[in-house]
Amino acid sequence: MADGTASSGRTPPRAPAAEAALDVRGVRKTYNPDTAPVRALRGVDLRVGRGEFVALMGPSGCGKSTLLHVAAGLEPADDGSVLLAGEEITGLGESALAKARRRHVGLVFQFFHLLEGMSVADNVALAALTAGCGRREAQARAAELLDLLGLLDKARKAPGALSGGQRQRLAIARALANRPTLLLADEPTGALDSAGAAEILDLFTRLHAAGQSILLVTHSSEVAAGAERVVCMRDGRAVSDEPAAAAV
Ligand SMILES: Nc1ncnc2c1ncn2[C@@H]1O[C@H](COP(=O)(O)OP(=O)(O)OP(=O)(O)O)[C@@H](O)[C@H]1O
Repeated sequence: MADGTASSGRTPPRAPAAEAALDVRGVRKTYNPDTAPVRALRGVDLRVGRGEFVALMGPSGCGKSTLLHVAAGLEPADDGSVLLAGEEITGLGESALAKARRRHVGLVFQFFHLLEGMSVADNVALAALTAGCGRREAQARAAELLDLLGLLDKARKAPGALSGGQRQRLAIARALANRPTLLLADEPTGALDSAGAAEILDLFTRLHAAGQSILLVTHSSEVAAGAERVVCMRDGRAVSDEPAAAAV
């Protein structure tokens, strides 16, 4: 037989599994190593598969935000590796890192970091321009996202005219402007009342259902219950990784 593989009975090589959205391996991070060292991450492994929604929990100071910042390439790791969509970002120079961030990451924080002097639509369009869209494409992307997030009727308003939940939805629209592989959110409901928090949780659930990969830091078990997996950290280490139904 001409096909050596078939005749030898060997199984043909399998197509490689899709790269994880995020693969953190053995990451360590110490702040102020030479003066007053704080060992924020002491060897953390964390994987977020494509389309997965993972919540990161743990007591204050255990290293959740540091891990999120290292995953986003905002803070360098001292040791270990961070892969975004299979691309190693540890050791990249500032401009390559910024490019990788633009390609792969959307960031959402507790306090919304909106541009108050610009309209709601321009806040999103500017993020799309920064991500590399042309002017028209950026405006179209802004309209599409505001529609998806239920803010289209607020497009011409100033962010100051929005409720807390609406302001966070706008921040999420901005974070999605570059169609990120991974949405990273640090306490996105922390500054909201319970109605605003429910609104944002509902939005994350819908984004996840549409295939968005999400890693979200939260102190709220209600929010974490909306994720698929919950990873708990303690003293700079990931100490458990369970389905949300078992963890909260
Ligand atoms: N820029 C920094 N310089 C020095 N120490 C820092 C810095 N950022 C964080 N730390 C310290 O690193 C440790 C981990 O902080 P981190 O903010 O990652 O924890 P966290 O779990 O996100 O806490 P919280 O739930 O309160 O936000 C803490 O001891 C914190 O004080």
